[in-house]
Amino acid sequence: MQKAQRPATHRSKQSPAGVMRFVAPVSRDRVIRDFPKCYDLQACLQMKTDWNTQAKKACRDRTTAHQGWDRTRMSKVVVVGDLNVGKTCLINRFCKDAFDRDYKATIGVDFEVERFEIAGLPFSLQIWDTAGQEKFKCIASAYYRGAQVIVTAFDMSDIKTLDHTRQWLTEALKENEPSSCSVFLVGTKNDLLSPEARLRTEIDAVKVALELQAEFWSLSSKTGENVKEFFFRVAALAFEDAILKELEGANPPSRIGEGSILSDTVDKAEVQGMKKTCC
Ligand SMILES: Nc1nc2c(ncn2[C@@H]2O[C@H](COP(=O)(O)OP(=O)(O)OP(=O)(O)O)[C@@H](O)[C@H]2O)c(=O)[nH]1
Ligand SMILES: [Mg+2]
Repeated sequence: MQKAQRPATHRSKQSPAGVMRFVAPVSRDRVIRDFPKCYDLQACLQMKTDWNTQAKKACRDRTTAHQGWDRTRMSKVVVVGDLNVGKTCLINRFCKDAFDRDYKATIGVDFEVERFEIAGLPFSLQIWDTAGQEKFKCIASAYYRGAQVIVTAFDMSDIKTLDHTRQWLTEALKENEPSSCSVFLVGTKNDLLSPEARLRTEIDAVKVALELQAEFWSLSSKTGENVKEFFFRVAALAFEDAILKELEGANPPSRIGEGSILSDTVDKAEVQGMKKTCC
């Protein structure tokens, strides 16, 4: 399916030599101004309703642009969970506004880069889709490292997949510094449940989320319910975290074209090569 054309905000910047260079446009429906709300106050990572004041001030302060604040920051999101829970569909609904009824197992890993403008600054999420099938775990787990966000997904119509989220999270955290990761517990396919069954499952999920210290979301990639809201929340929390870490001077987050997170093209090729070797 072809990606729908989105209206875009164009920006241009003056280089030191005075030559205008154009920054690729961010789609208007990826602009986040207000701090996005959580899904359920009983299981959320941040209760506050507005940006952190320090981060807000830093974003507003245009003079900081001279210190590299105009560069795009990027956070890595890793999506894990049992096979068939709907990880690929979730990412495709958000990034491509598409939904496929047929199941096509992810082989190893894949990723998408989604660009945002948050509080006036550019920001990107590198969203890694991993395979739930056991035989591809060796490939997928090699890509868990360096995640700022871990999304553990389960199928709301298959309750055993909720139990398995503990194990998925443990494995993803083994490759990361637990204190530097934000964790989300996402219940997919809520369209398949009656209102009563949905409520029961959400109550169970909130308990697990509290245990995992995760923020809980209930959504459907088929209807699109809460998908955009969820990713906006992920982007906003990751962005704020990146800004605050930068202000503290600790672990400056990766920027596009620099450091550990490589460019889209390079990583796609690397992923393809890795898949061939392992399979
Ligand atoms: N009704 C409904 N079906 C969904 C939803 N999301 C995914 N599915 C279906 O569930 C099946 C599995 O979806 P995938 O996204 O491929 O699952 P996955 O978690 O990526 O699976 P692996 O790649 O094997 O780990 C497909 O047939 C989808 O159409 C949803 O929100 N509602
Ligand atoms: Mg998949």
